[in-house]
Amino acid sequence: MVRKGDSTIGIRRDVPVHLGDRSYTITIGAELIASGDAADQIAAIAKGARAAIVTHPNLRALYGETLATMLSLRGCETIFCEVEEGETFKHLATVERLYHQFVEAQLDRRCLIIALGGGVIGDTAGFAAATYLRGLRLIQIPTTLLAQVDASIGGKTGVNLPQGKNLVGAFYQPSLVLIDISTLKTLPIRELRAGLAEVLKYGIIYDQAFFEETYQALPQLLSYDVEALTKAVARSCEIKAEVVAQDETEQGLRAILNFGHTLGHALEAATAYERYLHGEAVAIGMVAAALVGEEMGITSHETTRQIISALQQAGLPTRFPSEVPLPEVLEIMHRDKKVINGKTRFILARAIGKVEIVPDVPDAVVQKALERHRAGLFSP
Ligand SMILES: NC(=O)c1ccc[n+]([C@@H]2O[C@H](COP(=O)([O-])OP(=O)(O)OC[C@H]3O[C@@H](n4cnc5c(N)ncnc54)[C@H](O)[C@@H]3O)[C@@H](O)[C@H]2O)c1
Ligand SMILES: O=C(O)C(=O)C[C@@H](O)[C@H](O)[C@H](O)COP(=O)(O)O
Ligand SMILES: [Zn+2]
Repeated sequence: MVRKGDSTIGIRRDVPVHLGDRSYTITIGAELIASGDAADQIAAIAKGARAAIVTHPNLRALYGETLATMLSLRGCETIFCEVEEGETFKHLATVERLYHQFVEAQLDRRCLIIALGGGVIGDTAGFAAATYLRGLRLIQIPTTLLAQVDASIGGKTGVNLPQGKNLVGAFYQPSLVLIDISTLKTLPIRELRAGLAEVLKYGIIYDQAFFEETYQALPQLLSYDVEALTKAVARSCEIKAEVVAQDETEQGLRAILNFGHTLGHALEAATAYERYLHGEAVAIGMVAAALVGEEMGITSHETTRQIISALQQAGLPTRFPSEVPLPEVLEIMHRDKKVINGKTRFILARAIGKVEIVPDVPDAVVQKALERHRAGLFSP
């Protein structure tokens, strides 16, 4: 649904996520926080209860204080729970620190948790919300492109272990997702590019026309054009909402959202979550998936070429890092959540816009594709 506000508020888009009694709305628009629109929606569900805003100091100063003031004006009192930023802090110690802050603030079961930040904060605060007192209501206010198009939607919450990404977690749907496109104006360009990896992923797995549109719009997207960003975020949210509504807990279809993640997650873990941003690792992983698809006779060389070309135009890495040992990566891939009976299911591209879940890709095929990837034998 498109709602037109006044000139300062601009176009608002509401995307529903249909999940029975766990349904919720994703609201997308510019200046949602500063206009008070986000606070209106939160206050309407808080009904006088307090809210804990989980964020880190920079985002607190940039957006959190305004949000807290707007909420206070609407009768919703807030406390801040600060966490450190970055993937290396997406672990159980951070969740435990949050629990202690929740106890200290005497949060009760009516209180809300507001995750204000990127996917790391969304996943970590989301997991804390899912588990503290066996579940407090959660509101996602994502402030990176990646979290706006992906991490804030669909209810996957959790943290990493040294052995692998997101190995501890819960499916726990938010009550609201509020996407303020204006927060992207302060996002560093490397983070914006990382978000584009997941945007391009949606085109590859689900919507060829969206892939083409995104490719054409890359110059505007990389210039932080609000209209282009709003369009890309809205279509990404629609696709994720459609997939999640059909398969909330990843019994089948939802695994397509994991395109590029089998290698991507392994690379993140193999480099101690320090070298790559999630979106960068997924970009390299999508090339790996295309090469595995080629070995399986599912993906054409032309499809691989299109994927690599779009990722490179977005300024994303596509090469397998030569210094990361292949055996280690293969071992971590065997711990992927898509492994069943020792077999890694792969998401492979039949064409741009159409992927398949392939349950029985032999290890030797994966190894061959990754050796080719590592040797750089895949130039478009
Ligand atoms: N739950 C899911 O479905 C899902 C989906 C995709 C990714 N993820 C997870 O999301 C995480 C990656 O999230 P991310 O890419 O948002 O990274 P992130 O959360 O680490 O944020 C990136 C950086 O940008 C900063 N930042 C955030 N918003 C900002 C803003 N508006 N202005 C300036 N700086 C800002 C953060 O402080 C951080 O340093 C990974 O852990 C990944 O596994 C989860
Ligand atoms: O929402 C999903 O489902 C996804 O797979 C989206 C991914 O982009 C995301 O990185 C997710 O966190 C991966 O989940 P995991 O179950 O593979 O850890
Ligand atoms: Zn991802």
